[in-house]
Amino acid sequence: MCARDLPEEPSQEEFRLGLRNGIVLCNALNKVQPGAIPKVVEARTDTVMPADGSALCAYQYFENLRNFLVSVQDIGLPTFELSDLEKGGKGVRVVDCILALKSFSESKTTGRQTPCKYGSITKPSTSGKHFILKNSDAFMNKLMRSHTTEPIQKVLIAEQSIETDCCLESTEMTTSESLNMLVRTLLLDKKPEEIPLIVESLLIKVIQEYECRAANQHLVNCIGDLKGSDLFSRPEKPLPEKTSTSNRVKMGEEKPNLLKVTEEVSSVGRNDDCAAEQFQPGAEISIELQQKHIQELRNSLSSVKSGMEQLRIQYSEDFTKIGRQLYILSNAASGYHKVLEDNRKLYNQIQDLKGNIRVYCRVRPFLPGQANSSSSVAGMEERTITIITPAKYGKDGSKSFTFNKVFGPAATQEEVFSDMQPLIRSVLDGFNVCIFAYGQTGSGKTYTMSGPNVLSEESVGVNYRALNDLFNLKAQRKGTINYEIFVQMIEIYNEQVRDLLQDSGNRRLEIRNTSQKGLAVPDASIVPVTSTSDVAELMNQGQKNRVVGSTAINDRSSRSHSCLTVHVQGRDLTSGTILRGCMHLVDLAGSERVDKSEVVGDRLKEALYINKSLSALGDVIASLAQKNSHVPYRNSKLTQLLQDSLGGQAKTLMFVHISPEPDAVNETISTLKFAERVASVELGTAKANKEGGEVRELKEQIACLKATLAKKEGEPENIQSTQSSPNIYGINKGNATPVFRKNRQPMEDVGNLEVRNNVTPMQKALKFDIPGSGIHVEHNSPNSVKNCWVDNAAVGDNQFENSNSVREQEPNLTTHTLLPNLFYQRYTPGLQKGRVESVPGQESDEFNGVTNSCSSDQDMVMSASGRKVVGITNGGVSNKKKPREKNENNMTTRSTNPTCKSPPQSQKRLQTPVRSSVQKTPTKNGKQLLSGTDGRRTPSGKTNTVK
Ligand SMILES: Nc1ncnc2c1ncn2[C@@H]1O[C@H](COP(=O)(O)OP(=O)(O)OP(=O)(O)O)[C@@H](O)[C@H]1O
Repeated sequence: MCARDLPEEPSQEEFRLGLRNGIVLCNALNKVQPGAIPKVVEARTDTVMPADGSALCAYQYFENLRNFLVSVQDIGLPTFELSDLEKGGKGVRVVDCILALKSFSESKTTGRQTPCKYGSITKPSTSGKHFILKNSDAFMNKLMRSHTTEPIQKVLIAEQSIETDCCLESTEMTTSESLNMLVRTLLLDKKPEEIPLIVESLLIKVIQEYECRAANQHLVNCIGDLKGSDLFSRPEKPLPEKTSTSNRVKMGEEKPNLLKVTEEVSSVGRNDDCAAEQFQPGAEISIELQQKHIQELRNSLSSVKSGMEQLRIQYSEDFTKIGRQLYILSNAASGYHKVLEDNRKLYNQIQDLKGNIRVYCRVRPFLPGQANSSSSVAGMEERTITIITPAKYGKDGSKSFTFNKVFGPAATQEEVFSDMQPLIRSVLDGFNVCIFAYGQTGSGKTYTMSGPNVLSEESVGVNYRALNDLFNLKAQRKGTINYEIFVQMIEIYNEQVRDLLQDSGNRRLEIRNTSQKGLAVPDASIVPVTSTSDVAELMNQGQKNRVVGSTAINDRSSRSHSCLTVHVQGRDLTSGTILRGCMHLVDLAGSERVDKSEVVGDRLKEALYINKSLSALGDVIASLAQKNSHVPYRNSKLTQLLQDSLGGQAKTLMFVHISPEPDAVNETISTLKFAERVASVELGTAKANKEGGEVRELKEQIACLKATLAKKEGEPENIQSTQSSPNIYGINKGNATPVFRKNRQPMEDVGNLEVRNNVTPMQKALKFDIPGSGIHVEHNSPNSVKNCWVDNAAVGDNQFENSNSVREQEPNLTTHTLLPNLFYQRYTPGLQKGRVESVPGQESDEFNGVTNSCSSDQDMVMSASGRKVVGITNGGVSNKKKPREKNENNMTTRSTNPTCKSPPQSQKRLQTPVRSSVQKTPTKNGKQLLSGTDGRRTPSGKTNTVK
């Protein structure tokens, strides 16, 4: 059959039969590409061909088609398989091929490259690149070309049958057989020397094909895996059947390798439409390996996951455990801190109970410009300081000292103050407090107490802060207690007491330890303060007046001991109780080695005085520490000043200062030794100075009586009233201007109940008549002893002062109550006139002391109305200066033994006018009355009541 034998519109079957012998195709190709198929085997005309063409010679059939396909492939057009022309074959491929041929023909005639729409093989064979065929037809055709017809036919028939076989397994079997046959046929007629070459070329082609397929397969698998991207989540695919083949390959089954490869190649070639599913042993192995790896990875991932999970559980358990432990620890820590705090409180309470002097140690930092050599301080803890010592102090080269608290060089003023705040606050509760700074010159005493030269909010010292605190508390307690605060500021310079609040304060003042409690510098200005700015102003003024000088050690060395005394009086608005507290803030002059400080002249004199007074302080401390009966307070003005704080019932705190310089280590160690000794001194429990309502009532009664008495007096000009006195100190509260008042007594001298109650039997039994007044005073009732001998002395003084007028008015008035000067002060107008105005500049040393003592009670006692009454002076009594009658030792003895306390000097001097008065004015029974004060001043302690 040829082309013209085909009907106009052939059916598919007709078309197939028309093409089956290949003649049409070959001719068409030769037309398009002349000479492409040199020899076309024509059909025999003498033979009647059956309808199905079965009679067609196999040779003709194969020859034409083979030649056609080879040529078409050479041109680069899509091919088809022989089986496609069989019944049931893929005719579409044949059509594609023909259409491609048509396109090729058109492109040739038009000269334009027409894209081939129907085929996959578009590259010209001349490109030199290896064709990746969808099937192995070309290869097979090449093989077939050189074979004898018969075997090839058989092989091809077998191939056809294989291709139609759907079952892979059976395909494998038939393919392997056919390949075996093919190979055998191929090699059958070859000479032995040609066989290796043929086999080699065969193998090369097989390998090439195999590699291509494997790569392809691998790619397809990878893409499939990536597309799935569920390596870890998708259930593992069961290995396809090919795995078994792969396994067989691995296990080296009976088939020879070459044949197996050939078989697989042909198998792959038959299944080109589903390449990803093809059986590829190399790829399979790699896939298998990869799957293994993936599996391993999965396994390790899951083990890591489970490990992580375990770790997470473990971690959360540990975390919870640690949390619990932390909670317990933090509880324990806070408990520990609480215990520490409690311990500290208890320790302080014990100290308070024992009355120990508290000692805080402060280390000064190196100063700017100082060679920052290594410090002599080896270490510091909260309460312990260790000093590197020169060899002589110990083998280990260090010595430790323990105090209530140790502050390092970095401690701020606020930190230092905060620790002593409770102490300061107790002043408002009626306690007497003394804080003093001790240490070598230049070690930072003034810095602690007042601050540096240029003050800032952070650098202000204890003094300013303490007063600020007092004012704050005062404001807080406004609704319950009404406080008044007064300030004195003095210095002891070369054993002279000077008033720092007076610009012309060169006048010598006296310290009057007239009572067990008393620190008395009565002549010093006392100034009311209502705010911290008042205090700052006063302190500035005081600092300006302070004697400072330059030494080799300190540019601005304090050459004196300074003392800021704060008096506080509070009145409980509900109960009427009076609280009196007093606080001394003392900045001592620094001890210095005169050879080191290189002082001469006045500075040397100052240094000697300073050292002498400090050594007296040391003696006092030593005596107190040893609980000696005799304590030498009177050996210096300093110890006199501190007497009540060191030996009384005050709360006392010493700041011991040390310099860090190694060359000051000797002074440092002796300072710390001294401080340790101070810390061992027990003063006894501090007591608050409270005056209850009962006492006040009694006082009011007394005042009433005095008023009655005063009313009856006919000569008001002889009596001075103090009613107008606005406050206990008789000073102008309106401003903070220092008011110099000579005759003042520190309030603790008169205000402390403890002092008053601590009177001797002799004092209690005091009885006397007021000379010339007819008034008999008996001081023997238990109630009447609440005023101490100071009060009595005052009475004595005043009774003498006013004796004439009183006597004349009420000659026979006798009272069994104490008659302190208060009475006269408050209810005898004009009494004050003649007293305070001492001659300016007059040295009224002893006498003033007497006056002060006498007037102290008047100064401090509250009147019934709540107002204070100012003490009266000795009035017209002589202000003559008298030499001291008693030596210092006697005075010291007095101070340590209240029962033997000598009366104030004034009383002795006042005896003269009293006596004369008594002599002049006999009593009714003809006996003269002597002043009851006699009893207090006799060394024997007897009461000299004259009947
Ligand atoms: N804690 C400190 N921080 C900073 N500077 C300090 C400190 N303590 C002292 N200083 C400085 O050291 C110098 C000496 O201090 P200060 O005058 O207070 O010593 P002092 O013990 O009062 O000396 P003196 O006894 O000679 O009067 C001053 O310049 C002071 O400012």
